[in-house]
Amino acid sequence: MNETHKGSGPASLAAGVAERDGAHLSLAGEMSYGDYLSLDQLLTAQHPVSDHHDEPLFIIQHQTTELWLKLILHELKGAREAIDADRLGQAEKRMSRVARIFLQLIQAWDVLATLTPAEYMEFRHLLGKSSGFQSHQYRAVEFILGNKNEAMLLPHAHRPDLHAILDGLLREPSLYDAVQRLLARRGFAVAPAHLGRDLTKPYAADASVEDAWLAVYRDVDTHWELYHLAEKLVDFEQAFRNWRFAHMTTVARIIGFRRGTGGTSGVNYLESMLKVRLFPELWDVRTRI
Ligand code: HEM
Ligand SMILES: N[C@@H](CC(=O)c1ccccc1NC=O)C(=O)O
Repeated sequence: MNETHKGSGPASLAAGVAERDGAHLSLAGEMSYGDYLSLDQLLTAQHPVSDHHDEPLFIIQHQTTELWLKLILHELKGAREAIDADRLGQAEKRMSRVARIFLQLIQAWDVLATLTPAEYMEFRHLLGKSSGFQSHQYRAVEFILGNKNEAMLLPHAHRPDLHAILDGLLREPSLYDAVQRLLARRGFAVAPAHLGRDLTKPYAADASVEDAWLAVYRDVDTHWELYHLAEKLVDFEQAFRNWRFAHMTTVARIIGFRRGTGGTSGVNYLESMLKVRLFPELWDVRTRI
């Protein structure tokens, strides 16, 4: 037994049990937990600009959200790919995962809400012009969902690598465009002009798409797969919108109605973003079902 495991107490007892149970205790030359997860990089990537006790909370809250946004992007691209390939079950599974991630991120705002205005104001001035407004992953999520806005590329002009990624997504069909192409493949009369519209512009609701959804909802037995997919999209949009709402209320609680460090009006800007509807026809059609 290793020297450190000798003695009494809970630590030595646990080590003894693990050893008897066959735990690998010597990992020289092997891939360990920390190696696999690149923990050296991950756990040394927190660089507070103050020595305020609460700044690590602020940093880790953002970093964990960015990690989840990375997975969200991966899943949304996977869902779009699955729709293009008519693998709707797989697309729905991926959309469900993304909706669950957002439900978890909504809970996470409660952790940040333990940061009081008095605490935040002690280091807010050190954040300069930096703001979540410049989150390229958040913008990528919006673009892949169809909420395109070319102006949102401007904050990334000084980073050609990120600019190119966002510019690519701006020009590509969104996940909802993929759904409309699917509707057309399944025989619904989606207007050709709508299918051929300028993909770089914000999505605008179209009557032919709403009519297609109406046909799906009026005969769910015939269109079971599309009906199921539509409900997954609505689940997802509701979770995403609730995340944005929780951001807005958390921000109001912490900074009141100050301007944002990103230069916007702050809470008023975030409130106006709540009006964004990603899949508008799926909401409008509900009045007619
Ligand atoms: C004390 C905590 C927070 C405050 C006071 C705050 C405040 C704000 C404000 C005022 C804006 C508007 C843009 C601006 O002018 O700055 C904004 C945008 C944004 N924030 Fe936060 N935020 C906080 C935490 C977070 C966290 C934890 C995230 C997660 C990554 C986040 C992500 C974003 C995103 C993505 C936007 C852009 C939203 C859009 O353009 O629709 N924020 N935030
Ligand atoms: N926009 C925030 C600052 C902020 O929250 C922030 C600053 C740096 C990095 C991420 C941030 N989070 C979200 O905007 C503010 O106006 O206080």
